[in-house]
Amino acid sequence: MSRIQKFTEFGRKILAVGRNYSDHAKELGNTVPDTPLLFLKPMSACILEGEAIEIPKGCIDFQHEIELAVIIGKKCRQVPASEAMSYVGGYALALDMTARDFQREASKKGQPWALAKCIDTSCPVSQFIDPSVISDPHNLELVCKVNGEIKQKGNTKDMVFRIPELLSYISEYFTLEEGDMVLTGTPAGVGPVVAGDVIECSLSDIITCKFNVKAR
Ligand SMILES: O=C([O-])CC(=O)C(=O)O
Ligand SMILES: [Mg+2]
Repeated sequence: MSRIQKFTEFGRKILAVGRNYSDHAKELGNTVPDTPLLFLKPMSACILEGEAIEIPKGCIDFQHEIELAVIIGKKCRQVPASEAMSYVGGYALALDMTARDFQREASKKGQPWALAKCIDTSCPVSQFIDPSVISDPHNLELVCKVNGEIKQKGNTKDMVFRIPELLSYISEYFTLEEGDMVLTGTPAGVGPVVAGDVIECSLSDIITCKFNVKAR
């Protein structure tokens, strides 16, 4: 196995983009931002298949957000959009698990989203996807099912800010390093899960992954 395939073992950070699909921004009553809305998730939030998603203590609205993750292949800083794709080392399918009640409360108080977005098990990821199997990262179908029922069905063509723009914008402020991840936002259909649920995700016919949800 090559080093990059084990990105969760050595990558240092996850940059996540919020409200990057207008249908999702709208479903939560938010506007689409003029510039990418960024937040960080720690790599310690990542789990791989076989590990369970844990509902955090006190959370009563823990929601799935399926997202395409871009894995950085080599270190870059302040890259122009025209060169950004050469720093992509691969992809993964990810879930940006979100304690929506904590997020609402934090937003109301003008506080950060740490407890809503960055907690343990809040970033389940699939196996590494080699970039050679993705001819166009902006035409991939994202499907998220809960207990076999389709909840989210979107396409990466609907991203507001596309991968080159995102990498250029992010790398203006953050050095991106091999193994770091960029979560590119979620399409509409987010919703709550409870203990015992099974979340299944797929990216076109390229990859699937499955996670069980359990109580703390
Ligand atoms: O919590 C949110 O709605 C922001 C976010 O992560 C997304 O749009 O993917
Ligand atoms: Mg998200």
